Amino acid sequence: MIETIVPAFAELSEFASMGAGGQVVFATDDFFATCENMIADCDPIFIEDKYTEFGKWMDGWETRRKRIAGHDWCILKLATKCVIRGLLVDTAFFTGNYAPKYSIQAACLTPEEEESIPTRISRMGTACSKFDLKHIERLKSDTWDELVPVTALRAGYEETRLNFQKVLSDDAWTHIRVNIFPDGGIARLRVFGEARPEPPPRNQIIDLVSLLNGAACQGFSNAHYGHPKNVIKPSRGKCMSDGWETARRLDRPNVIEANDDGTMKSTGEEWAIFKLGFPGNIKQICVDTNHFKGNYPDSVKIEGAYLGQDWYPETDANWCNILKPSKLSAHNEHWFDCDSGVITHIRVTMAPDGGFSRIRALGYVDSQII
Ligand SMILES: NC(=O)NC(NC(N)=O)C(=O)[O-]
Repeated sequence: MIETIVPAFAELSEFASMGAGGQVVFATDDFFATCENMIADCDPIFIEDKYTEFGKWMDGWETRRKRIAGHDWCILKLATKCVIRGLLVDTAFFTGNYAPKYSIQAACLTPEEEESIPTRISRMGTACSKFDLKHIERLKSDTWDELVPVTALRAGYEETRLNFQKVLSDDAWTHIRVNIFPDGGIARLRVFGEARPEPPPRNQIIDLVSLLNGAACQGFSNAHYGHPKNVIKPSRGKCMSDGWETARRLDRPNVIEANDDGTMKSTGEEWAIFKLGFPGNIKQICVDTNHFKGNYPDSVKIEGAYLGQDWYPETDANWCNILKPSKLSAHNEHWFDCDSGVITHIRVTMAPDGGFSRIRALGYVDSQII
């Protein structure tokens, strides 16, 4: 049996999926299945008897068997400018129709270059129109930098579907071009890396813990059902698995008792650490338990620290209180005022366990750096 080892870069933030803010700009062909499927947030599925007027319904991007010159390709806009550390090309369920080879090119487009690209509407069953191609050809995406050379893919069987690819470039990109040779299907494409957004204007309130502003999850105690890197995505949580959810703690007491302030007497807690996009002063925090109804945490506590570098388990951080343990409720947004002082990291601790879908940390970027 072939075993796929999940590389360390897959823990990093992800920038191609729709929930992160990724978009399909163009695709040469969408005949069997639209390119937008390739950046859907959920894992791909297969429905045995599902057919469309074009052929077998597939949960991915699938072009027709090519009978004209060339190869198929698409352009994706990434959620924000970022350094790409690695990719996952998931061919799940594409067995007799997977793209046999692929390559990736990348570019960092100026706002003017981006504006010249027409907006794409999802359209299964079409090949590119001449109008689209003329606009897109002006980008000269065929000459963009090569991030991944032409590389063989494995078929979408359970043991072979996950095709991971490390990327070595330290440059930051806004767009990628995905080439498939010559045609076929890909279920999902994930792009892992580190955001490199432009600093915001001075005195503008921004979400310092947003993925789009460069924040990242750098550690956690438990991510059994959902990874804490989900809670900094820009869109509202789509479902429970799109948030951070821990396992139930096994050391919870047999009978639950309450403290005087209404919080639960608890023997344990779970935590996650986030690096802010920029050093800054947080003025308001929102913890959103959207979709967490029978499993929201009893309370949340938030601390901050100025580290000036990434957090690692051996980092000796001086955590200061920003938000004292505060009760949460089911399926609800909870807003708290605070004044963190200038910090680079927050530690979010929920007691005793559970999950929530999003966190926002509104504040100002430290004026020293802009
Ligand atoms: N059975 C298939 O999947 N056939 C074709 N693909 C779809 N989606 O129908 C093909 O030729 O690649």
